[in-house]
Amino acid sequence: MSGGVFVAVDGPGGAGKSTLVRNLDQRLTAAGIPVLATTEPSHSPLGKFARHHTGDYQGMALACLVGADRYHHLETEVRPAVAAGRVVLCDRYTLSTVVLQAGIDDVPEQFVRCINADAEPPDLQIVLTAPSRVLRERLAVRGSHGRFEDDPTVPDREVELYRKAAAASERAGVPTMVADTSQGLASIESLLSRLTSIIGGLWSQ
Ligand SMILES: Nc1ncnc2c1ncn2[C@@H]1O[C@H](COP(=O)(O)OP(=O)(O)OP(=O)(O)O)[C@@H](O)[C@H]1O
Ligand SMILES: Cc1cn([C@H]2C[C@H](O)[C@@H](COP(=O)(O)O)O2)c(=O)[nH]c1=O
Repeated sequence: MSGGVFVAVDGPGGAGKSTLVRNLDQRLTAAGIPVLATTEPSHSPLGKFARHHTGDYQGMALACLVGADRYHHLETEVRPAVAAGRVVLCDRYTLSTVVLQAGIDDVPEQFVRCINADAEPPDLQIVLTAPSRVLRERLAVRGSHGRFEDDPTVPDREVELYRKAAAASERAGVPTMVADTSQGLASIESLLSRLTSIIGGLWSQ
């Protein structure tokens, strides 16, 4: 059996995380690699609650909600799938917490880091980005997924916060790849090919 791989996909709202995860799942599965495509907040009742109440719960309360869901998700889905040799593709992970809870909601970073201290880093962290104008246009077409995407000032701040958070976690030793998705859906073809090859290589090690 080949080794499991934990891949997190992060980035601002509308950067294309879900689109990338869906396409990567198809590519890797077609290559014969077993995949669990998942998301945070998770599909558990707690995860659904957190996802649908970002307007009602903010700051430390939301940080605790997404943190509790994360540990449940790791214990019940992510770690068992990695242990079974699957590639786990997770749409949002700890970088989203650093950016949204600490960066946007002003939760003290030490509190965020403490809550997430036992959430293991991914084997590969993919951070998607695009100019904030492009993000706003996409969200206007697709529709908002909650409080953070209702605020038109958030994309500018998110782009910068994800850039800094990605650089910091790379310095901390988390293998990180930043990719710009602003050139349209056709342009993610080359990204998909590169990622299929990189993740396939990690899986077969
Ligand atoms: N590379 C791309 N080029 C152009 N449009 C894209 C690209 N990727 C995604 N889109 C479109 O942008 C919108 C947002 O994409 P998607 O839902 O995948 O983003 P997301 O990062 O998962 O957003 P959220 O954080 O809000 O869940 C969708 O309408 C999607 O079709
Ligand atoms: C993982 C995580 C998520 N959130 C928030 C951000 C969004 O409002 C939803 C996720 O929905 P999307 O379709 O992926 O945009 O949950 C958060 O605040 N903190 C987190 O760590």
